[in-house]
Amino acid sequence: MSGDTTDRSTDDVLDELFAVVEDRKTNLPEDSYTASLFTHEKGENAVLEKLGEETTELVLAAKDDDHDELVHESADIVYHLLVLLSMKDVDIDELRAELAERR
Ligand SMILES: N=c1c2ncn([C@@H]3O[C@H](COP(=O)(O)OP(=O)(O)OP(=O)(O)O)[C@@H](O)[C@H]3O)c2ncn1[C@@H]1O[C@H](COP(=O)(O)O)[C@@H](O)[C@H]1O
Repeated sequence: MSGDTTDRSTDDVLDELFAVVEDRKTNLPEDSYTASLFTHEKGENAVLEKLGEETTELVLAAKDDDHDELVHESADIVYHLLVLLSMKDVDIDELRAELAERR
């Protein structure tokens, strides 16, 4: 890890990102890519297509054993997944609870 992420847990980062996504959904700033996904003419298909593309890129990165690309594509997927969850009114705590139940 590097930079200012060293003193923040992964959980904090995800919570903060989800809070930003929820804020963009409510306030829809014009210059925000996240907001543009909520208002896209394709509706939820815009984020679903993005998740499909990113997943293909993730698979290719894994097949190529490209460590850095794998991390990059994973982050893209997590971000777009959080947008999808917000779009469908699923709270990140529901995801957390689902994962915790599997332990
Ligand atoms: N985590 C992200 C994030 N990940 C990806 N993206 C955007 O998603 C878009 C598509 O991503 P891609 O990786 O597919 O980019 P691409 O240009 O198609 O290129 P490829 O890598 O696919 O070849 C790009 O415009 C990225 O900037 C993101 N946009 C925003 N965030 C977070 O959302 C917050 C709010 O940002 P705004 O959307 O600007 O309000 C930011 O502070 C970030 O924390």
